[in-house]
Amino acid sequence: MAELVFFSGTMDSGKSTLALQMDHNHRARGRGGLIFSKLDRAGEDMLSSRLGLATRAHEVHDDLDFWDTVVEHATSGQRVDYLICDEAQFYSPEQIEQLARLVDEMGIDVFAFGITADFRTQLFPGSRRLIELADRVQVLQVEALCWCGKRATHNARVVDGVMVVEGEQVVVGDTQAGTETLVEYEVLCRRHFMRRMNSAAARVASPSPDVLPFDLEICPVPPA
Ligand SMILES: Nc1ncnc2c1ncn2[C@@H]1O[C@H](COP(=O)(O)OP(=O)(O)O)[C@@H](O)[C@H]1O
Ligand SMILES: Cc1cn([C@H]2C[C@H](O)[C@@H](COP(=O)(O)O)O2)c(=O)[nH]c1=O
Repeated sequence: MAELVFFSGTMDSGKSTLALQMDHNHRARGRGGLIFSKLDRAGEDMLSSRLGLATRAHEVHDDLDFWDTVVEHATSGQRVDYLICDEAQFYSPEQIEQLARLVDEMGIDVFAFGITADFRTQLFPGSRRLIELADRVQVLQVEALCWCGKRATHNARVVDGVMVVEGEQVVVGDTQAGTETLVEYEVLCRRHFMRRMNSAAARVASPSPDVLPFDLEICPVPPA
């Protein structure tokens, strides 16, 4: 039975790596697939992982219709057994519905990968629809970690070192600070997310590296 599976996790939890591995494993067994992504850090028409692997992908523009795209490939003789859909949080709810229809009416497996919530803890519309429609939501096994060592559950946006909770929902960026990067992201546990305490704020509150990680019960919260 074909399935719509949503592999979700925070940023940096290995989703794109898993997407590439799944494509490799299915292809190695003779299945044919199509790879999609949207706004990948490596640029248009790419699916890339921080481990260094990357592949060409179909860019999911706002007007892309998954049903029409698959029908086009299939009628030109290409075998389509499965779809790999990375950065699925950025897809529209209508596009997620097209993916569900491909599973139900064409028997195509759809493996979608993405973060669920934005830097304000609000669900992306695409992720919300995936959670509503997926046969399974699978949380990634590799846990990204907060600076305190706890499992990271939230994606924080950091601008010039300061965690922010207002702004546009979509701003492409990385968890690695780049020299020219204005916006970066940091994964945090819920407690530190709620206290708006990213690693830079924690360092200011307790400048000696010897005392990190520390217990926040005895640590003052820096002013917002
Ligand atoms: N130099 C490295 N050595 C080993 N693993 C790494 C290295 N750099 C990144 N990773 C792994 O890659 C993961 C991020 O992979 P990626 O697929 O890009 O994540 P996501 O798509 O979820 O943002 C990290 O959580 C880490 O496990
Ligand atoms: C939290 C959050 C993230 N984004 C962007 C930043 C990255 O480009 C992607 C996530 O990619 P990853 O492969 O999971 O690291 O999403 C955003 O636009 N808005 C946000 O709130």
